[in-house]
Amino acid sequence: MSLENQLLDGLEKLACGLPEERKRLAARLQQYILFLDKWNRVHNLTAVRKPEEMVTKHILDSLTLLPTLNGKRHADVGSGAGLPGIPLALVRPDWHMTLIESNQKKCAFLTQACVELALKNVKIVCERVENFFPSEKFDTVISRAFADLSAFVASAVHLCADSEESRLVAMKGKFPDAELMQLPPQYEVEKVLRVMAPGLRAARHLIVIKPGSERSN
Ligand SMILES: C[S@@+](CC[C@H](N)C(=O)[O-])C[C@H]1O[C@@H](n2cnc3c(N)ncnc32)[C@H](O)[C@@H]1O
Repeated sequence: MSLENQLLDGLEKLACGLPEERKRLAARLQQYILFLDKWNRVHNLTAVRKPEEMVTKHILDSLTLLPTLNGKRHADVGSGAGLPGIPLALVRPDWHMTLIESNQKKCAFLTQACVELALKNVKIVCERVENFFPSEKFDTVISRAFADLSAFVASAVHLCADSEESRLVAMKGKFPDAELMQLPPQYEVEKVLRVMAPGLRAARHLIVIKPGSERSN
C-alpha cells in the first residue's frame, strides 16, 4: 500500500475528517513524513527509519490525542522531531501548537519543517521547558516519550492556563502503574484512556491530569 493510502486508511479508522478532507490531510501528512525521512538520513532525529513505519508509530499514534484535547492552545513538551505536535497542527489548522524542544538540531529541523509545510499555526520554542514562561498559557500541555509522569508534571505544570478545563496529557505505552503511584497527591489523575493507533499492536495509554493549584508556581 502507498504511504498516502496507508495514511488515508488510518485517518478513516480514526474517524478524522470527512472523505474529501481526508485526502487533503493524507497528502499533507505524507509531505511531513517525506521531509522527516530526508532529514533523518543525515541527522538521526528518530529511531524509526522506514516511512511506512512512521505512519503508524508516529503519525497515527500522535492523532489518537485528537478526541481528548479541549480548547485551541496546546503545548508539546520535548517535541523532538515534532511529535505529536506537527501531525496535530496539520490536521487541526484551527488549533495553535507550541513545540518546546531544548535540542538545537531538532529545533532547526522543526523550523525548516514549518517552512516546508507552510505551517502557520505552530510556534517553536528552543528552550528547556523549565525556563519557558509564556505570557499566554495553554489549554493542554502534552508530552510523548518525554519523562516519567512526576518529572513531566513538575517541569511543565506552570504552562497550564488558569482555568478549570486546562489539563496535562502524557502519552504512555503500557499502563504506567509505578509512575501513577509516584505522582504527588496534589495532581489529580482525571482519567487514563486506553487508545489504539490503527496498525499499531502495542498498548497505548493517555494519562489526563488536572493541574490543581500548582500551576501558578
Ligand atoms: C525521547 S525524545 C521524544 C521526542 C518526541 N516527543 C517523540 O515522541 O518522538 C525527548 C525529547 O525531549 C527533549 N527534552 C529533554 N529534556 C527537555 C527539557 N527539559 N525541555 C525541553 N525539551 C527537552 C529532548 O531533546 C528530546 O528531543
